[in-house]
Amino acid sequence: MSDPGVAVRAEGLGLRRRRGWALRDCSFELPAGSVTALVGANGAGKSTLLKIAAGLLRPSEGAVATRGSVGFVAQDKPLYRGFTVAEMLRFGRVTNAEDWDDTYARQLVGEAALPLSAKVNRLSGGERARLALVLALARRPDVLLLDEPLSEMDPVAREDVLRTLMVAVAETGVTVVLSTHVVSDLDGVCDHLLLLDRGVVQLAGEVEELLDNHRVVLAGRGDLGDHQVILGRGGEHRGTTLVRVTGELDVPEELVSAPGLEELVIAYLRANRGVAA
Ligand SMILES: Nc1ncnc2c1ncn2[C@@H]1O[C@H](COP(=O)(O)OP(=O)(O)OP(=O)(O)O)[C@@H](O)[C@H]1O
Repeated sequence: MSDPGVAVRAEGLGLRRRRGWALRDCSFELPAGSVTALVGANGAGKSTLLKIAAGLLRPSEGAVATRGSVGFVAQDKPLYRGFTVAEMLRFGRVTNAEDWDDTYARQLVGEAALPLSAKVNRLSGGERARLALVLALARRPDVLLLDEPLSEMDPVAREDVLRTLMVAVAETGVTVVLSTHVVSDLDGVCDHLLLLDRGVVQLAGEVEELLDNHRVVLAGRGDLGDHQVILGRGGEHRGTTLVRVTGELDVPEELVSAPGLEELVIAYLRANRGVAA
């Protein structure tokens, strides 16, 4: 990749499955050191995209380029279940001799309160997820791809893991892409958003810019001019409408507010389902 500021670039990326396209015409750029929330309904193509970026699946068309080394934690967190935590660390060190940061690995295991002598198959789902993340982080990758890393964790563990990731981003400039269904967790954590709908990129960019380009308008869809209505909810008089604005919005100020990240994502996901509840 020629631009040093770009860590991941996809161009026309597509993967055809037997039943159709799992990913289609997918193009985006993620800057180095960014944290991207990859969101979309079940089956939208999130895992497919991450696996292609990790080099585990070959695209049918297009390409994705990543800058530097890539770490990937799959949704099913493959670990050797008969190993202890300590043995997994040793395995990580031996198989990643050059990149392995053992001090960091032990620090992260300590922070996660994972007992070194515990067998992997005796750990809870959330603990296994944390161990998988430790092993990925300790390799000090330049790009870290995480497929639903938080899904099995309790709220405190989720917060701790996100803090660990933020520290890693600040200290090493690692670029993180993580898929999730719980967008509220990522508010204030992710600075980029990638929203997939049935294999297609529907929304991509900087979170701040995307929030800036959208408005929630109270009380119906009266006169929204040429602005793009994403989703209207709750009827003409007491409802709200999410619009993508392309300039000045000709609606009284008191009827307009800025959406939050979760509100924005949920509106798009609902609109994709054709549900205006
Ligand atoms: N091994 C496979 N063989 C055939 N089709 C597959 C395979 N894996 C995924 N698909 C299909 O590809 C599409 C995208 O799946 P993918 O797992 O990437 O979605 P996802 O967004 O990660 O979903 P989820 O949120 O449920 O994890 C789906 O239609 C799915 O049925």
